[in-house]
Amino acid sequence: MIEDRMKYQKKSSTDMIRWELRSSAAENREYLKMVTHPNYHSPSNQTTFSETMEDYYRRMREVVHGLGKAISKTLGMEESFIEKAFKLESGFDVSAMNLYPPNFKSKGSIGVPDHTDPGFFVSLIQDINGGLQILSHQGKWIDVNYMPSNAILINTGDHLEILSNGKYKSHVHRVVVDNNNVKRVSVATLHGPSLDAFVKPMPEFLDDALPPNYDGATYKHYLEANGQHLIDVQSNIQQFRHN
Ligand SMILES: O=C(O)CCC(=O)C(=O)O
Ligand SMILES: [Fe+2]
Repeated sequence: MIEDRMKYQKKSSTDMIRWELRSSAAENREYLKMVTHPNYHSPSNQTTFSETMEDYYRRMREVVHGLGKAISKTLGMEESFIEKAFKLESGFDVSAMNLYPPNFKSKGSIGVPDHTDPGFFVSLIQDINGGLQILSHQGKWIDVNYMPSNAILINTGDHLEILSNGKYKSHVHRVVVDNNNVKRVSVATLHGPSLDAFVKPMPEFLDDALPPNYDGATYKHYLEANGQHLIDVQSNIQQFRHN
């Protein structure tokens, strides 16, 4: 029932659960965002949902630690490099459950406009293929339209870009609803550093020819720049990037 969801509509800056309905030419989706780590928050009236999803988010924490090790190695660093830099043990995770209307019910062709996401990485699952697009190095939109049904898509976030001084890039992506005849559901979880972790380009990625390309900030400060709330988990990378 929509009334059950509407009670989580925008209220205060301390909200750990947030529901919104966006229906305009610029954005067509309904979403529920909730903080899932270090403390798990879920709608109190949905028992089955909570158990299944809590299990999913718990298992995803194993992926967070595993990718922390693996990506540290790809950067030529020791295994615990990212774990320590982001204080992953108390990493701030926010999950967005998105519901996109079929094209004939939307107000335009855009589900979510182009953006990057803050944090270490985003994990994404979906019920049907169709809609997610990633911007390539050449500036072309690539359809993510061949994901097996049990796959999890990993998209790198702003803070891996900042930490590695741009070696890793935070990928620009968007959702289009053009070709969808049926609604689409996705769960995008933004796995972030700890709110008090101060993230800056690490000295290992700097030299005389390569000065820091980003200003450092705590994750909390980064998320709240431009007056946003933590639960909105909006990218503010333009404000922290030097060029
Ligand atoms: O639904 C999708 O495929 C992506 C959603 C997304 O980019 C987001 O919630 O940040
Ligand atoms: Fe996103």
